[in-house]
Amino acid sequence: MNDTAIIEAQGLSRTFHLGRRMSVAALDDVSCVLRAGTCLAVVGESGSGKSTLARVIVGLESADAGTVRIGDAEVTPTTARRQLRERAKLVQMVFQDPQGSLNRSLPVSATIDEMLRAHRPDLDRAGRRARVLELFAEVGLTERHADAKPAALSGGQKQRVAIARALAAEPRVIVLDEAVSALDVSVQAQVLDLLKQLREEHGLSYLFITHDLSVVRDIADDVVVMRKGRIIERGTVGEILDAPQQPYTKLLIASAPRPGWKPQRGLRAALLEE
Ligand SMILES: Nc1ncnc2c1ncn2[C@@H]1O[C@H](COP(=O)(O)OP(=O)(O)OP(=O)(O)O)[C@@H](O)[C@H]1O
Repeated sequence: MNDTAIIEAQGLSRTFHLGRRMSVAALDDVSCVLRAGTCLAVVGESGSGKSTLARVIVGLESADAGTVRIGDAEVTPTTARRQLRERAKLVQMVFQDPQGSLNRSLPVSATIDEMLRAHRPDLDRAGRRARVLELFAEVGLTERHADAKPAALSGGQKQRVAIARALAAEPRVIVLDEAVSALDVSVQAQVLDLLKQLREEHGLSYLFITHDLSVVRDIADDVVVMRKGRIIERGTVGEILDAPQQPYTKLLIASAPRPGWKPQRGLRAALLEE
């Protein structure tokens, strides 16, 4: 772990206009830093702007104002193939639903093969097959899984394929957008363990987007808390989870599911509407 920034977002703003009178400030002057080799969790309720931040950072969405740097490069939205390929080597994204990158009529290995075709022109067909199997082994899957169609795999296994696909580009950063949110708690823990192991082995950095604070302690080093497009609190994972300053952060922590947890509906609604 070190203090060099691998991602630096400065003053990002993004407003969506929904007709003539309605607009939503999804990002309002947001700045944050992901330190190389660490995991920065971005937490907040649904609609607080987390995904928009992730999308702007990887260049899938444009900002109205502000800048993003990944490594030495400034990120701007692009559709140019060469630039997209270069960016893919810097940053990959894993989404909540792995289905999006899988073709239901092809073995799941096809999605990795496609990545390798783009990023490893040095490999021939046999070389790509060997690399596919290596990547499957890295995420705890076997040749049998590689040759299966998506429908034959569980949610956790499909998410492992999505992680292997991201690794195939050999990126420096992976943005995980609610990547474990749809998984059962025990599967969630296994995928988090895998992510931690891969981070060590590959020197990766993670931007970890989640509405669920119960998973944050396990993986994050730093946390930013978003509310209505703004960062309202930031700190180390210990500072945020053990000594939160803002009522909203306290509420998010109180609402995180854990054994014996009871939802505090009245309080929650009151604070969120504030
Ligand atoms: N393409 C879009 N067009 C219009 N409004 C959008 C668009 N994308 C996001 N928004 C709005 O911007 C706000 C922030 O959305 P965003 O998806 O970034 O939040 P989030 O915290 O990731 O929530 P969720 O987890 O539900 O996706 C929301 O009010 C959302 O409706």
